[in-house]
Amino acid sequence: MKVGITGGIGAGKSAVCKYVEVLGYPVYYADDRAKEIIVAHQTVRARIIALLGQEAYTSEGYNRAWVSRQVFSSPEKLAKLNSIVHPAVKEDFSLWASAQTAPIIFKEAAIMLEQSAAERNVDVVVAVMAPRAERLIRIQQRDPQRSASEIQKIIDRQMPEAQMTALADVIINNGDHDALIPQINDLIAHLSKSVGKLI
Ligand SMILES: CC(C)(COP(=O)(O)OP(=O)(O)OC[C@H]1O[C@@H](n2cnc3c(N)ncnc32)[C@H](O)[C@@H]1O)[C@@H](O)C(=O)NCCC(=O)NCCS
Ligand SMILES: Nc1ncnc2c1ncn2[C@@H]1O[C@H](COP(=O)(O)OP(=O)(O)OP(=O)(O)O)[C@@H](O)[C@H]1O
Repeated sequence: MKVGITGGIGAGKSAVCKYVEVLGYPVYYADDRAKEIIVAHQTVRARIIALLGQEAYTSEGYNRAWVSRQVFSSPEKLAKLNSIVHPAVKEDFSLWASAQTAPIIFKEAAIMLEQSAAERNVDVVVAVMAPRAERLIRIQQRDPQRSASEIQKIIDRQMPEAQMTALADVIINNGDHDALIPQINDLIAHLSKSVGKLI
């Protein structure tokens, strides 16, 4: 069974996935793999340069901070970047998934509910949610280089929480007072029942 973990910036996708890994389940980190693909995949690289210009890459590799400013201030450019990167990530995930033997595997990605079922290629989508104010504080602590207004801009470019709640199969609440680990344990118990075995 393939389980997608999604959510907005700072909601706690990685926190959930790190715990799932501790339990022994394989996790595919789409955002991280996307950044490797952006550097290594020649066609992807050429198309990003055609879209954004040479500044998208430096001698050190992907010029993420610069690309971030371009795409998070332009919904059109963000959509085009996604249309270049996501088909390559989809292919990469399919290859990775077909090599796994665990009964339940996970895929972490910021963009998932926006995609068609075929594009996302998972059986269940879990959305990790936390209040905006809490996410803002967590990201300011984790990424001190980002200003509050930059973080706000990213949040505004991501799917609204109400839409996420309506579209996801399962919600994990990672707010201040919610216990994350029992919710993940419950999720695994529930999924294990569906696939009929534990790892
Ligand atoms: C958009 C980029 C330049 C932003 O880089 P930056 O260093 O500022 O931020 P970081 O990567 O830490 O992401 C910040 C937040 O935005 C989310 N995010 C990442 N890519 C996207 C995207 N294409 N659309 C919306 N949100 C995104 C992340 O999950 C995180 O919540 C970078 O993430 C990127 O190149 N993304 C393209 C790859 C991609 O589409 N990943 C998403 C899932 S496959
Ligand atoms: N319940 C929690 N209480 C306190 N801090 C938390 C909690 N959950 C996550 N954090 C912290 O908040 C920050 C953001 O969490 P995390 O990186 O898991 O979010 P994310 O959804 O993966 O974010 P991004 O989309 O930016 O990758 C991290 O520094 C993490 O350690």
